[in-house]
Amino acid sequence: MSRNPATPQDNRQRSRSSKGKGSPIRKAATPRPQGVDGAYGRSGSGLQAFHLQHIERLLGKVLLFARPADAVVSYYFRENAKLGHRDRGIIAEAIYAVLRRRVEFGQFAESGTGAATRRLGLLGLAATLGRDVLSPFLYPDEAEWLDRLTTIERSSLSPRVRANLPEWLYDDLVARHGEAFTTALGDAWLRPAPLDLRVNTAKISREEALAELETAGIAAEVAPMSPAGIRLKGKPALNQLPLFINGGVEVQDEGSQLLCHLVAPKRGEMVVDFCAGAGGKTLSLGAAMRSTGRLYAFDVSEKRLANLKPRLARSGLSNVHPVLIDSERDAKIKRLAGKIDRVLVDAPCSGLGTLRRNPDLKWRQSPESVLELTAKQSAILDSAARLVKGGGRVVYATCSVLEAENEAIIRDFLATHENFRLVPVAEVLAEQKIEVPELPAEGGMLALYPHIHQTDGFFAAVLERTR
Ligand SMILES: C[S@@+](CC[C@H](N)C(=O)[O-])C[C@H]1O[C@@H](n2cnc3c(N)ncnc32)[C@H](O)[C@@H]1O
Repeated sequence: MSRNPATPQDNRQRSRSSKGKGSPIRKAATPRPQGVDGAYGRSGSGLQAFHLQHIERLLGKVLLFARPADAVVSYYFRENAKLGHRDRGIIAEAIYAVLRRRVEFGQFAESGTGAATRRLGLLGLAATLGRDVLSPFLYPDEAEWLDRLTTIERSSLSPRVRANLPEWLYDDLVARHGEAFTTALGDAWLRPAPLDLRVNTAKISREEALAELETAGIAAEVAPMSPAGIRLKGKPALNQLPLFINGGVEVQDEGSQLLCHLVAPKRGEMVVDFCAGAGGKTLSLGAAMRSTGRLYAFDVSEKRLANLKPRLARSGLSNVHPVLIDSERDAKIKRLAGKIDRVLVDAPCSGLGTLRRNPDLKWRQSPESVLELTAKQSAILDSAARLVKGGGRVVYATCSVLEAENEAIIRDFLATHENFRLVPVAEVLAEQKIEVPELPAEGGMLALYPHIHQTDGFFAAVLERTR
């Protein structure tokens, strides 16, 4: 078989006759609205042969799934420091397209010739930049293969292939929610997440923040559910923006903001953020407390707590006390037993609610890894529950969509803790005049999904100590 890249002329002629409607491979080279993979169409795409080489090489590393894809990509770009901003964009978008649509692309790549990473890379580029811009870089057999794929109707693929989910996860979701829900969720996970901000209302009102964004030329609107939320229309860089530098806004998904509203801490209270990490939710809780009382930010990761420091400085909060713990059984925790008004357990979890941002997680998690996590989640919730005083509340939350990490943990907890009751989330949200569509009726727990709420997938339950 000939392995000479086609001339642009050859491929221009072939592509004119190829079909593409409804195909997963984008045919058109004309600019398009923001698409499935978050890229914008580029008439002058800037694609060059070296991009393809980097994509092949980087895919070889990312697809080992030994480390999180974002860490592998960042490391690769540090090692290849000559790659410019635009080069990195082209490469990273193609890699992420492959991660998002690995089942679909894996099926397509079974046909075709050459290295699997090249075939996958070409499919990633075809999805992000369009089939036509690839023409100058293709061997004739590759051009034929891609053109054949453009004739495949997406609707002819099996539902699981279309959802691009591993079998165990697809089956789990279908068993609980049915095929239509799972298909819609799978589709939503192929799309980029919007960029949400939380206004630090201790410093500035939402209206003032929106006005500042408008002055800076950043298109934004009020977020649909969260009282302090703003949804940006694109993905502008924020780190040079005075509004951001001065702590007027923080980046926080609207779903994550809602979890903090379930904690609803009051001025002067004693509050613990048990798994504070880099403080996404700590900052939100501290602002809700108007920088009064005491807010302990626990975590087992020194590095994550260190990342909280600059964010704390920007926020202007003075009530936050970061505490490094060695485990959920640390003696520092025992000293606070029975003294705390509110505890947030933002538990370490599979992260399967965040597949819009971290598509590699669907390939890095497994039933076995989830089982390990559930044991940890129960242990942390148990320990956190000892902290609250009578009438105090624990909010258990995850960014997972799996029953095993969510409802099952709460059911087990309530079965073994008779001195706790489940407070319906609808009640807590109504007190704050927050409307969340399609709250699950049974059990009063919160479940957010990207295809319904345009947030990441989140779960939360409010547990109150009765005695
Ligand atoms: C979902 S992340 C927290 C994200 C953070 N709350 C935010 O909003 O940015 C879970 C965190 O739990 C921490 N963690 C893991 N095991 C823990 C334990 N036994 N006790 C406390 N924190 C733990 C992890 O280091 C990680 O930072």
